[in-house]
Amino acid sequence: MKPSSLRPSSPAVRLRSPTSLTASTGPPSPTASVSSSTTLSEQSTLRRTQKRGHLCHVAVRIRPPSDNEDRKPIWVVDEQQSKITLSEDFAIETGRRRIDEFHFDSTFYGSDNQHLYNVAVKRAVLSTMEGIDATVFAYGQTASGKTYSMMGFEEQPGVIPQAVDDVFSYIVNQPGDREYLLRVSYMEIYNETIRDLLNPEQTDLRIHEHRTRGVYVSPLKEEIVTTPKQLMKVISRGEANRSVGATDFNEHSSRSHTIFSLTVESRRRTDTSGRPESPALSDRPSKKDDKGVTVSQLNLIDLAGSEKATEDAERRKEGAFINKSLLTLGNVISKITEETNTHIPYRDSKLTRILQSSLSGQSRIAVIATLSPTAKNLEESLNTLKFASRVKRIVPKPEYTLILDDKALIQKYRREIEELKSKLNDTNLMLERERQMGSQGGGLSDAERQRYEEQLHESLIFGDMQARTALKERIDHLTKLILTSSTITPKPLMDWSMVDKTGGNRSSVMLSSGLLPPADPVARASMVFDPRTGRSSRLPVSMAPAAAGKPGRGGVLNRQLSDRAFIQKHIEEIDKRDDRIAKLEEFIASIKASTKEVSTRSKISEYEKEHNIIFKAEFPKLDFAAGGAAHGASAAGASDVARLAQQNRELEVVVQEHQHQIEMLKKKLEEAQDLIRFGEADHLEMTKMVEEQHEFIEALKERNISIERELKALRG
Ligand SMILES: Nc1ncnc2c1ncn2[C@@H]1O[C@H](COP(=O)(O)OP(=O)(O)OP(=O)(O)O)[C@@H](O)[C@H]1O
Repeated sequence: MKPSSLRPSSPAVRLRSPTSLTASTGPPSPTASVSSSTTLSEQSTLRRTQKRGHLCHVAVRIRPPSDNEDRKPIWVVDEQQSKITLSEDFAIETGRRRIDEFHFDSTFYGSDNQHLYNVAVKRAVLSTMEGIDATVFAYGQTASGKTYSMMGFEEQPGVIPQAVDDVFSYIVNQPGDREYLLRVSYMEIYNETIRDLLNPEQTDLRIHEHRTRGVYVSPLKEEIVTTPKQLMKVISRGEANRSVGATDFNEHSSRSHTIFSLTVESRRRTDTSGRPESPALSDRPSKKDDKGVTVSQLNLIDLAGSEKATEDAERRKEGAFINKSLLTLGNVISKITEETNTHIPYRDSKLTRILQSSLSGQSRIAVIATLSPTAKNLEESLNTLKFASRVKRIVPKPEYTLILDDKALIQKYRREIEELKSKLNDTNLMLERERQMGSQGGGLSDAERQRYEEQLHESLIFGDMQARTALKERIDHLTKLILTSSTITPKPLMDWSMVDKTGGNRSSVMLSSGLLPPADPVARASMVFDPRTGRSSRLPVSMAPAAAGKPGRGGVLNRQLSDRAFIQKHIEEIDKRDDRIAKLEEFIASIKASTKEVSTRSKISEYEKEHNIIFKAEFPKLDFAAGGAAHGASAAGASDVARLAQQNRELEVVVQEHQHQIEMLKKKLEEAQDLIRFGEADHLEMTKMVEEQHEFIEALKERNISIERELKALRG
C-alpha cells in the first residue's frame, strides 16, 4: 500500500481532528493541561495569547546585565501589557525624537525559565502531543541568552528540558486508550554544512523533499526514547558534539544552528482485529483516526547569534555564514508575510530550506527573541525586535498528519509484536505436543523411547526453548518502546514543587545532576561530557581548558574526540564479534542439519576447508586432518564406527556448549550495544564485559583441548 498522509485543507485556526469533523471528540485541550505550577498571571497571559498569538506566539526576553556591563537599563519591560519601550532617559540622552514601543504576545525580563516556558512555549509543546507540528526557536544576537533560554542550566532548566518533562507527563496523564512512540534526532548547521549530532561520523547529510513527507534531512540518526532521563542523555550526547567556540562577546558561543526534533507517533490502542483493546477503553466515540497513526513533530531550535565582524579569521568565516543564513531567514519571513504572492527564497540557506514546512504555515510557532540589555547593542536589539514583529505576522495553518499504512514505526512494531505473539503461541503448542508424545511413548521400544527423549530434551534445551526465549525477549523489547500512561512512571526531571516551598524562588529547582551544565561560568567551563556515561562531569578548573579543547580565539571545539574513538573502537570490536558469531551459528546450524551419525565429522572437515580462519580460531587444537582420515577409515570396521560415533557424540556436546556460550555472548554484546547506544556505558563496565567475553572464549578453547585429549585417548 502506498503511504498516505491525510492533510485536510482546514482553516488555519479551526483545528480539527483529521478523523473527526467535530473538535469535541479530540484529546483534552492544552489549556486544560496547564500545570498546577502555572501562576495566575501566566494563566491570564495564556488566555490572552489564545486570542492574539494563538498559533504563533512571539515572546521577547531581555536578559539581566552581566557583571561587566552597564547596569543602567535602556529598555522598559512591561510584562503585563506584553510591551517593550526604550527608556525615556535613554531616548533623551541619545537625542532620539521618538520613543520606540513594541508589542508582542509576551515580554520578559530576568532569569526565570519556567515562567518563560509556561507562557510562551508550553502550548506549542502540548500541541505536538495532540498531533500538530510545532516549531520553537530562539533568535537574537550573540550572547543575548538564546542557549540560556533553550537549554538553561542545572538551576534554571530551559525550554528543552521542560518540554521533555511535559511530553512524558502528557502521556502519563492520558486515560490509557492511546499509545505513543517517541523518536528524536539532533542536527546542527555549521558553515552551511549539516552535521548529525547523534552520529557525527556521518558526513553527507542532504536535504530532500517528498510529496507527503515534505522537506527532510537524510541520512539522519533517530533514536527511540522511553524516559525523560534517557531523552536528556541523548540531548547531552548531541550537545557534546555541537560546534561551540569563544568569541569576543561570549566565552561559550554557539557557532551553529541546532535543530532538535522529537517525532511523536500515537494511535488508539486496538487488538489485532482493530477492535478496542478492552470495553472500558471503548467508551469514547469511535474516531476515524482509530485506523491510523497520528504523526507530529516538535522542533526545538537554538539559532547561532548574529554578530559584528571580528578579527579572528575562523570566527569571521563562521560569522559570515551565520549572518547570511539569518538574513535569509529574515527575508523568507518578510516574503511569507507579504500580501503579494512572491517567490520565497527558502533554498537560499540550509536553515530556511529545513524550516520550509514550519515557516510556510504547517506548524505552530513559538519564537523567543532575546535581547542584550546594554546601550552598545541597541542596533542589534532593534533589528531583533523588527524580526520578531515580522514573525508575529505569520499565520500558521497547521494540520494533523495521519498515516494509514505501516510507514509509522509504532504500527510496524505493533504488527511485529502480534506476529511474534502468534509465533510464540505456535512454539508453545509444539512444545506441549512434543512433551505429550514423549510421555505417551507412541508405541516405541524402551531404547527408542530413551533415544527419542534424549533428542527431545536436546531440542527443548537448544532449539524450541531458545526460539521461545528469543521471541519473548523481542516481544518485551518492542513492547517497552511503545508508551502508554500505565507503562511509564511519572518520574519528572525537575521537581517544581520546590518552587512553592521556597516562595517562588525557582533557582532551587532540582534537576538530576549531570544532565545540564551548572550556571556558574567557571564550573561550566570545567564541564566535560562523557559519552560513555551520558553525563557531564566537572574536572578540576586547572584542567578544564585543555579537557574542553578551549580554542582561544581559534578553532571549533569538537569535544571528546578520544571518547568517541573509544566507543567507535568498541563498536568495531562488537561488529567483528557479530560476524564471527554469525559464521559460527551458520556452522552450528549446518552440523545440526546433518545426520547425527559419523558424517558430522566430514561436515566439520568441509566447513574447515570453507571457513579456515574462523574454524581454526575457534577449534585451534582439534586435529581435523586426522578426523578426515578417521572418517575415511570409518568403513574399515565396526569398532572404528563405534569409536567415531562416540567421538561424534562428544563433538555434539562441544557444539551444544558453544551454542550456549555464543547465545550468552550475543546477549552480552547486545546489552553492550544498547548501553553504548543510550550512552549509559561506563568505562569500567565495558572493560569488565570485554574481559568476560575473553574468559568465555578461553573457556571454549580449554573445552576444545580437553575434548581433543579425550578423542586422542579414544583413538588409542
Ligand atoms: N535570562 C538570563 N539570565 C541570566 N543570565 C543569562 C540570561 N540569558 C543569558 N544569560 C547569560 O549570558 C551569557 C550568554 O548567554 P547565552 O550563551 O545563552 O547567549 P546566546 O545568545 O546563546 O549566545 P551565542 O549566540 O553566542 O551562542 C551566558 O553566560 C548566560 O548564562
